[in-house]
Amino acid sequence: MLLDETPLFEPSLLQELDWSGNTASFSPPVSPSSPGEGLVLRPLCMADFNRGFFKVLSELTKTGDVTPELFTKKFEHMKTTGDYYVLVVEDTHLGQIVATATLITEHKFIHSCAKRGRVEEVVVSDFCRGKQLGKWLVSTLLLLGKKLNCYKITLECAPRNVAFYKKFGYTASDDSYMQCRFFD
Ligand SMILES: CC(=O)SCCNC(=O)CCNC(=O)[C@H](O)C(C)(C)COP(=O)(O)OP(=O)(O)OC[C@H]1O[C@@H](n2cnc3c(N)ncnc32)[C@H](O)[C@@H]1OP(=O)(O)O
Repeated sequence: MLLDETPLFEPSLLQELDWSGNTASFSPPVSPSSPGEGLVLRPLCMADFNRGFFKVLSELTKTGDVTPELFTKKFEHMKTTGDYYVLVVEDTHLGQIVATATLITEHKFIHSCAKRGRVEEVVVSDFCRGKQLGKWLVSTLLLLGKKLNCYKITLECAPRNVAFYKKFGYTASDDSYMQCRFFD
């Protein structure tokens, strides 16, 4: 099975982000032009299946047993819809994915047929935490959501992560988060 370097979405979208709109501060400094030795932030590509993408995801939740065939099918579906922006940080020295975060755009009739953004699956490999990578990913998704004309971006997180997301201007709402769970 060919797991190639085709990106999930157009990489130029990331290069064109307006970082003057970024509100989070980075210490030590992290920026797209100076992300840290050997680190690259880019769209997910199929070959990341063999670079430990699922290992990183498994630090967040159960990933299940995903074969290359299943992954490819899902990747192609996501690419076709054009609404999935899965970012990865690759440590090019290790040839491994060390962090990931996703923005999904949801289409609405309300708000003049607007789009809403959802941030999902933000996770940094245990050994890379505390190096500003989480902040870099979440800031990038916020700017990307703005660029894609989302009228708002939402996320759900555990209480222990609320302080992390407040750094970017996310506020907790009084709305109840409800779900019907069909399986884990
Ligand atoms: C929508 C969702 O996906 S929610 C799921 C979130 N993911 C998880 O819970 C998976 C396990 N956790 C992780 O992967 C990471 O700890 C993350 C993604 C929460 C943070 O990533 P990191 O790369 O470690 O954080 P980073 O180094 O960018 O830290 C940024 C700042 O937030 C702070 N911070 C990090 N984690 C937390 C937290 N859980 N709560 C409060 N502050 C935090 C850091 O101290 C740092 O502070 P600074 O602004 O003074 O520098």
